Amino acid sequence: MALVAGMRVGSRVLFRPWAWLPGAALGRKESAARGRVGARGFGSQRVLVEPDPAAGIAVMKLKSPPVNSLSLELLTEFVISLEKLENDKTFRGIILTSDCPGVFSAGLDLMEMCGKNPAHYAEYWKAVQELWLRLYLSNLVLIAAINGACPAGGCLISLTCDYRVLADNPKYVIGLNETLLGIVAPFWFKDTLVNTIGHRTSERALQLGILFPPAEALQVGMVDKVVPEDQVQSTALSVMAQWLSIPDHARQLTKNMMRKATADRLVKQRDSDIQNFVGFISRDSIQKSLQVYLGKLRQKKG
Ligand SMILES: CCCCCCCCCC/C=C\CC(=O)SCCNC(=O)CCNC(=O)[C@H](O)C(C)(C)COP(=O)(O)OP(=O)(O)OC[C@H]1O[C@@H](n2cnc3c(N)ncnc32)[C@H](O)[C@@H]1OP(=O)(O)O
Repeated sequence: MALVAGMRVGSRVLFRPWAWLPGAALGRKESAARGRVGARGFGSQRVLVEPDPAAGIAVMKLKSPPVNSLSLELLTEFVISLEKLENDKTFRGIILTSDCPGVFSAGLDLMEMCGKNPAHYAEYWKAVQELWLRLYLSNLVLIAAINGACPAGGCLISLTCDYRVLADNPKYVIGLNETLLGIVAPFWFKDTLVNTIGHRTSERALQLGILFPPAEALQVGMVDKVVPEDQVQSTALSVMAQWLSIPDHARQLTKNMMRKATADRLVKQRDSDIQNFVGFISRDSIQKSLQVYLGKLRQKKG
């Protein structure tokens, strides 16, 4: 059975990774009612969700060891969990964190981008786009509790959140380091960064592929707060309380006003963005660069 299914909304086709799941044929309301999260919690193999319905929040923990690299499976499960929480009116906010010690997320899974065929690259990129669009335009308050290293795609995920708390550990670097791998951050990665830290700082950070340690990340505005490691979760909770003190409708409309134009830029050119990615990643020179980078990562251990 195909993993990817498309749904046409207006002129765009949405990636619906869950479309093959039982119940996918149900209407949105019915499906949401059946899938109500409640207090018991739910999750999947790679995404653990700990709901606190009384507080209206859930803690979502990525748990795809060893480094939460964003495989197609993790992306798919992430979107499903997000949709469940979005569809359940009980929830107003999510704290996004990692269950893998020392790593928030190692970013896109290099194995998904190496030695595969164009159809696979296209499917993978569509899933990356879908996760970004859903996170970036989420109506929920998203707080990233960054309890580990946060390079590239991991950084992108944190940048879609409304607020970032980073644990104060020199190993927990954060940034879009794509150029160090010999690849190029796509325009929507760049836009997300520019919207967070401004144009000039982004220009330097992106060209040099800078991975900022906590104090510098705070200084450039890549994160909003740096706290001792054992206070990341409690800080995220108190920041969440502050954000939830704002009436949802006013906050959501404001968030949408701030972000929609950036998201629309990708929505309008999803297909060409996929083609660009497939063409770029399929180049021999790029494949070679990625293999060299993977080799270095593996050598680091030995
Ligand atoms: C013209 C323009 C057109 C546009 C074209 C678009 C082009 C593509 C854009 C792509 C965009 C985004 C890029 C990414 O997100 S790429 C991923 C970048 N990630 C990184 O650079 C991070 C790499 N990892 C690390 O630095 C470290 O692993 C860590 C996260 C700091 C953790 O360190 P650690 O010591 O705890 O763990 P380590 O021993 O290094 O790793 C354990 C095993 O995991 C493997 N691994 C690590 N990262 C990845 C990854 N991203 N994907 C897959 N596998 C990964 C590592 O190799 C180890 O494996 P093994 O145990 O040796 O087998």
